[in-house]
Amino acid sequence: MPRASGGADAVVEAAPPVALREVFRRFWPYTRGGRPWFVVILGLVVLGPVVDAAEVWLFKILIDDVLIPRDLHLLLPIALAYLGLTLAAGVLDFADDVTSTWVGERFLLALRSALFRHVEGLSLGFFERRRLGDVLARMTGDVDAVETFLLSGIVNALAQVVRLGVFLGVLCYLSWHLTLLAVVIAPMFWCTARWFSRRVKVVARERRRRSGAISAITEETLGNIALVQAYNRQRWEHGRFERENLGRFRAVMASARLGAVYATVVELIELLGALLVLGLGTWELIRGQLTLGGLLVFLTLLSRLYGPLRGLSGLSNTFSSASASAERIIELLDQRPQVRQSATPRAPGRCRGEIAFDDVSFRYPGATAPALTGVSFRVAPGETLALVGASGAGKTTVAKLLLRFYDPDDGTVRLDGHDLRDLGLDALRDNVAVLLQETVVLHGTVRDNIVYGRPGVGEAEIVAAARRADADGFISRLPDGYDTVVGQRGRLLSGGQQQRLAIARAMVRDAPLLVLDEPTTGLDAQSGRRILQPLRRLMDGRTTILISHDLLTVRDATRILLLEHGRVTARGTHRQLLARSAAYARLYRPYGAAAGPQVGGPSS
Ligand SMILES: Nc1ncnc2c1ncn2[C@@H]1O[C@H](COP(=O)(O)OP(=O)(O)OP(=O)(O)O)[C@@H](O)[C@H]1O
Repeated sequence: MPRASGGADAVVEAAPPVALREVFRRFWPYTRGGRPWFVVILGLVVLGPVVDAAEVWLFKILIDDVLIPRDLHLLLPIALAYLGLTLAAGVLDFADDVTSTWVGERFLLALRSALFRHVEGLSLGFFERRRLGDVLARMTGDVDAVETFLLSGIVNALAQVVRLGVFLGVLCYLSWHLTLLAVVIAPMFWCTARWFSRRVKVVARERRRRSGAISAITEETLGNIALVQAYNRQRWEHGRFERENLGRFRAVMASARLGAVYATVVELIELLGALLVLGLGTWELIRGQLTLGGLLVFLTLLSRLYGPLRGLSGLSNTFSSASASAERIIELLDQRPQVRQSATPRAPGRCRGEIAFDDVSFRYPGATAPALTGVSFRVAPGETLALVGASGAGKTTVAKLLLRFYDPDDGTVRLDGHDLRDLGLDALRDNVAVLLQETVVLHGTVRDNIVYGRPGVGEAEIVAAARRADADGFISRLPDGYDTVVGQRGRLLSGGQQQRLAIARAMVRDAPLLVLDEPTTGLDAQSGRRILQPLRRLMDGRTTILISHDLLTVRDATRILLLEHGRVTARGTHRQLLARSAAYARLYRPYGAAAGPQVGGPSS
């Protein structure tokens, strides 16, 4: 049998176990929309077995009053009654199917939406540590599996209990001591089910964990397919995939074996019960205490009684297997954003754009060394502050703190004098436009990509922004202009075109604060120069934090801050720094102290 949880080298860790009662408590609120329908389902659940029992009773009448006395006058009414009951059963089945599906799907609708909203609101730190593929698997496969809890779970349990009650009642009416004999085997059902459900849970957990790992590896490999193919890592990636795939296969097989053995054991127990009843029933028939029709009906009802009995015991297997998925979802739901909104967040509207870092220190969760130590600076509205320094010096971390992807461990980040922790996250981010190191172009049309900056913006503004971003030219040459679909991550555009599209998006956002993280990285010198003009237009009148290695952009800054190992070691204008800071001069010396406008800087 597969092991329950992945070791330290597992692609995806197993979620912590959760008690069954806790699982119900956590998921019950998502049934809110469908709860009134539980009454309807309950009604259908009661009527179903009544119709069933009536059908079996008709069978008794057929044997005792038609077949044995060879009297045909009751045949027609019995046939009509059969027809009516079959129709009634059909209608009940239909109503039951539709209502149950509706309630189940409503539950899934609510849970999936809530989970999406929750995960979307988690801090960047969560996504930097988690494997995206596994999160996807939880939001799709695991959510589906957990529905079993509430529908196949509660409704099924109810249906089985009602069935059991109805059939037991009829059986007792026919012969109470035969019934007593028939149910002595019930505890055997429970014990078997308990034994199996524990094992089912172990394999179900393993199966879900492996499914998460398969999604994770697929997402990572296909998302980086150019790298994988360029470095000929297909075989290695396939090996990794195959290990998880095989792990899942073994878990599924273990689960199938358990299921098959369980079914056989249950059948044996049923047979034991039926044989006991048959023995005693035949004796009662001989003594004239039971009619032949009565005995046959008793045996038929008995086989139907064992159905719910088996169903009820088997439910623990269903629950165990679904709870493996539930645990993975609960683990996601229990993640709290590291960045918390204040209880009474301020929403100051459009800010002037004054930024202040006061003695800010920060260490990434789990990291050994701090990323920033005692960083202080001020940027007045409309100014541009350039952050320079070697790779890993902490420049991007400054931008992440400003966007409040993380909160500082010490010190304060302020916007217009407000501590960022007092502002609503929406209010803060509404004031910022970002251009990231890795340009993000979404799958969709050119227009969709620009409008993403400010939903609802008019056509004239879109075109104006594209013009100012120098993007209008290439957009109009695209086959469908603004309606051209640019492919996932903008793969159908060149790096420079993607960057100009991103500038247009930042233009329509029209935010007073701008964060530019290496806007010219990845572009050749010519493409880099081409976006300088649009960048300057974008920066005009906005407070800008510019992270760059590119001297061309850095020289535009009002002030430059040199970061080394998370500390500010020098500050001033380009000329002042060249004169004052050996480290700054070293950064740009290879390109000449008086670097001309054609010069690009060192790359990270
Ligand atoms: N999510 C993270 N978790 C842990 N450590 C991190 C994380 N992100 C960055 N770091 C570490 O923090 C330090 C500062 O990183 P940062 O990204 O701010 O550097 P940078 O100056 O922007 O570098 P580059 O110029 O290469 O982009 C580095 O030592 C880096 O390894």
